[in-house]
Amino acid sequence: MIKDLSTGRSDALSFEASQLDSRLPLKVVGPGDATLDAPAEHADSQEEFCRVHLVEGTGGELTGETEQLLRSRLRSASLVLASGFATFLLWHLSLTKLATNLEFYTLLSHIAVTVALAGIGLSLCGKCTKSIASLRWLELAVFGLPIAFFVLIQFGKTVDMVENKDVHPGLSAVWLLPIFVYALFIPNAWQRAASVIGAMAAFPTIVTLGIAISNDAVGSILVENTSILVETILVMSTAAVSAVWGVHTINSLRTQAYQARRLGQYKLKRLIGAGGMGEVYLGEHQLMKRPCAIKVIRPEKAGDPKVLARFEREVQATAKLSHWNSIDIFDYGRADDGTFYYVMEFLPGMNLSELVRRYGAMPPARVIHLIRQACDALQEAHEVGLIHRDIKPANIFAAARGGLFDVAKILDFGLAKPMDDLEAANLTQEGTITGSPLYMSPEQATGDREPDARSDIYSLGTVLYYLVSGRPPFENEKPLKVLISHAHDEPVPPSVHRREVPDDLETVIMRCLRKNPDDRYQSAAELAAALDDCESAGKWKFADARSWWLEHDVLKEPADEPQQLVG
Ligand SMILES: Nc1ncnc2c1ncn2[C@@H]1O[C@H](COP(=O)(O)OP(=O)(O)OP(=O)(O)O)[C@@H](O)[C@H]1O
Repeated sequence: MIKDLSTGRSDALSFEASQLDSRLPLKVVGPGDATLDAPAEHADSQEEFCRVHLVEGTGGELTGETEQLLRSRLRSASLVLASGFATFLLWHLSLTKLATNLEFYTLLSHIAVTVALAGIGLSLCGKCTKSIASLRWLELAVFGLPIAFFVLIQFGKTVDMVENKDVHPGLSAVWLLPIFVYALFIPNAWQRAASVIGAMAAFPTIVTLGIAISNDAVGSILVENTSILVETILVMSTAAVSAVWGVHTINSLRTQAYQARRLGQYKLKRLIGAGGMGEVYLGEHQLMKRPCAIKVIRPEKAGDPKVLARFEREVQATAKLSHWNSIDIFDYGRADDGTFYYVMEFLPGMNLSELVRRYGAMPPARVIHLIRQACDALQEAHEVGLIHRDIKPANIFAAARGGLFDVAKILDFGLAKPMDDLEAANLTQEGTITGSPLYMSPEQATGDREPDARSDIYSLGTVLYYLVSGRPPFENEKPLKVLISHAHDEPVPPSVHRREVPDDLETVIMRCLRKNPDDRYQSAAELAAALDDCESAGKWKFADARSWWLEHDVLKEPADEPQQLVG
């Protein structure tokens, strides 16, 4: 029994109807299945990317990416400090009279530090790679040189003070500069930052005390003005604590972003698309550097056991198949935060729904070329006891594989069930429908009998119809009406929509679309043989496919540029 629940009159069955008029695949959901959204044209924005929380528990170590980050940050820090020093140098030049040796040496040191910082910054160019040890030495130089210079300045000021019988000049604000530049620019664990920043913060006090101990005049001035020392200690401690807190905050954010781009051994590069159940990312195995597609269950759905059950079924069903025209599954896993994912071969190319939407109906020879391959993959699935139950244009991919183009790959065995499970399956309860109405067999639509391999043959017939004519056999704004048409109406022959459809191919399609499964081809192999007998068979060769793809220049190749960590 089917109820029209698109009007909200029952919760047993609901439809995603928003895209029906545009001939996109529709989805039906029921209590035994996941809620299937209409395929979203997902923005491949980083925002969307980072929305997914994937936790592996790595991060923070000095990996190649952290080396890259440290290098670029060190470069920025040294250039920022060099610019600051250069500006002060100009000011220094306009003020200094070079009356004393100390002033002369101070000026020379100022020039030397400025040049050294600029040199280090420029040497850390974008493409060069450096060992972590050498980067840490450069880090010491970038922050050590300014500090050494400030010690010199403080020494000069103290000498001035003694000569002029003045009070101690107090804390110079320049000491704060390396502390905050370090905190903002250098990626670090907070503990390491605390020791480096702590040392930097202690310097003014240590230097002042050192001079006071070695020089009685300074010592006695300090004894009379202890508030100067207390003030220095307070200001520098406050600055150090704030800077370390900042490092900790920045580090946590960076780690989160880092983890959001990793899943087990895989690096997530970009979002390819999203379906009802999950998102598919282009990824790469960290060690093998092999591109792959990673399907991740949507975090908001991860808690629903039915969705997980379907996800797991999809992996297990697909992993049983070894045919060249079925998608290869490499891995299946669960991250620490409960995110489920499976890893499959990455397919450069386009699914058939996208192909027709973009380029219109296909020439019959190409249709036969693609669906003939899909038949082979389905035959294997049927032989191991699996029926797909969601054959539709979006689930057949025209891929570039092994140097060939238009290699058909069947995806998304999410609804596949072993044939002998069907009786018991929750999915076959009254009022429950799974699949996409536009491509659904009459027996799936009505639930009158259990779908078998011939149900996939019907759906493959609807895909053939869509490919040759650019539209599915039945269209209506109401999914329920589409289902009723599948159950009861005779489809209009595709040649009515597109005259170029040859008679023999049309006959094959119309036989796939018979209401009674006994009247259809009885197996995918039988359908393949019927397609082979069509006059257009064999006329679209891999060479034609190659020319088509090269001419249209739309192959989605994996981006091989390394993704940086945040910042
Ligand atoms: N192995 C793959 N390589 C390249 N693209 C892929 C791969 N697998 C899926 N895609 C693409 O990723 C997008 C999302 O795929 P997904 O299977 O989640 O969606 P769907 O089939 O539209 O949804 P549903 O799971 O609800 O049927 C689609 O555009 C699909 O063509």
